[in-house]
This record gives sequence, structure tokens and C-alpha cells, in this order.
Amino acid sequence: PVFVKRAKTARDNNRDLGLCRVLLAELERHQDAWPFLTPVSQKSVPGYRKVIKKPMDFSTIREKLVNSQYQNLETFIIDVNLVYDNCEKFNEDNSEIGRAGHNMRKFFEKRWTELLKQT
Ligand SMILES: Cn1cc(C(=O)NCCN)ccc1=O
Repeated sequence: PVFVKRAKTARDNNRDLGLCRVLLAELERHQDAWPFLTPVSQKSVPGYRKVIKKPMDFSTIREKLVNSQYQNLETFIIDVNLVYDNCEKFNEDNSEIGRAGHNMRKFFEKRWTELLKQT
């Protein structure tokens, strides 16, 4: 009958840690990465602390990766997307930093789907 569950095929996650390292290295060296390399200074950026509840940046993601603080690929991707979501929340689309955020998100989406397609 149509409602019989088919066995879920688990994807092979053995290469995911290496994939996170490759992806993060590419993000860090992207020319539009400059707004995201270090935590936004909550002292010199008025309003940031109040508006952005969960700050995130590439150096913090690097630290977490080095200290094995990511359970899996999903939790890594969640943090990377947090960088871009914070950026969209705080910056006009039509601004230097706003555009950099959109570019970086587009690049990340493209790269992780390409890398996940590799056997
Ligand atoms: C992502 N983001 C970065 C900044 C910033 O000033 N970054 C330091 C650049 N040297 C300000 C607001 C913001 O949302």
C-alpha cells in the first residue's frame, strides 16, 4: 500500500569534518569575507548588541571547528547561515556590507551543494 515506509538511506557523514574545513577555508579567503572575519565590535557598532541576539562570525566558527564543537555538518551550516541572517537583519541590502552578505551566502550555497554532490 502507498503508505508503506521505505527504509531511509543514511548519507555517509565520514567526510563531513573535512568538508567543513574546506568550506570554511574558502569562506575566509573570499574577497567579500572582510565584514565577517571577526566578531562585530559591539562597542563601536551602535545598536548591534541590542538587535543581534546571536552574533556569529568566521573566526568564532573556526574556533568551534578546531575545538570539535560541531556535532555534524548541519550544526556547522546553521552557524554559517547565522552570519548571513544577522547581516541581513542589521544592514541595508543596498550597502557595502549588505551586498557582501548576499554574495557570501550565494557563494556558500553553491559550494556546499557542489561539494556534497561529489561522491
Ligand atoms: C557584519 N557586520 C560587520 C560590521 C563591521 O564593521 N565589520 C568590521 C569590518 N572591519 C558592521 C556590521 C555588520 O553587520
